Amino acid sequence: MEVIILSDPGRIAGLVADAVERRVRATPSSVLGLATGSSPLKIYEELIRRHRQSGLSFADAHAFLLDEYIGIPRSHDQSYYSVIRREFTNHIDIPAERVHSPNGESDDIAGEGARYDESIRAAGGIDIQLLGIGTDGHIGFNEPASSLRSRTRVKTLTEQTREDNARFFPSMSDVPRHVLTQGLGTISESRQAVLVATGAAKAEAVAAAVEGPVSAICPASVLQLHEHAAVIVDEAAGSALELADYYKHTYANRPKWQEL
Ligand SMILES: N[C@@H]1[C@@H](O)[C@H](O)[C@@H](COP(=O)(O)O)O[C@@H]1O
Repeated sequence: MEVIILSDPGRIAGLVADAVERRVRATPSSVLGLATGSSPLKIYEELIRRHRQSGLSFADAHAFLLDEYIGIPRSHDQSYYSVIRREFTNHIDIPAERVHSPNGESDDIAGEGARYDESIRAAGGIDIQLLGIGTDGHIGFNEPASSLRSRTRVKTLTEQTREDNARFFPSMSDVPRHVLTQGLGTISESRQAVLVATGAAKAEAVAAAVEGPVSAICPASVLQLHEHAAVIVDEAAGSALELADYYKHTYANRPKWQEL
């Protein structure tokens, strides 16, 4: 796992956008794993800018979202289906039908997870998975105690996550209780995983994920077993990392040829 601490969120976005751009230019039909939440927003802004200004095309790419609420329609402005289109994919040239998300409105919610995993497999698997992290260490919506090999399935949100996400809804009682999320096993199959976090509220979760034991109690810690994972944080989100000086030293001295 590569741990990178950068002072400027703009540089975090630039570094991750470089990795996405390299993949898409090398293999136009790349499969992107997208996350919602505030953490990746600057990355999306940067990719939209590159699409507009330097011809970066997603015309042959595929995209799969990590997760979705159950209990609000796709047309709701806070469904992740709507959010990812509004924040990112409507502003690039990826065909709308190739932007996939778990269907929280499915008549067969229990079967939706397996169908979603199959559609990821059919597209060739996720090449680069972008991730944020919840204050309780969740990735996607895999809350603490999620099985480390779980597949896409229904989860019940913790009250902490509902409170964290209440800012997007009129009141706490409007925040859905159930979600569909890619499992930790599903996420682990991505060829590359990049987790970004900013702000002091994420510091404990980041430290547990990177330096704590691999444990279902901190779902993001499963990335310690990933074959190609990077965790990129700002100073505040990295402030509880014991080996912060080492990560900075490593990054400052990394070989010129080394890319994310
Ligand atoms: N399901 C999403 C996660 O994918 C995201 O990582 C997390 C953190 O969000 P933010 O980046 O806004 O802090 O929020 C939600 O729970």
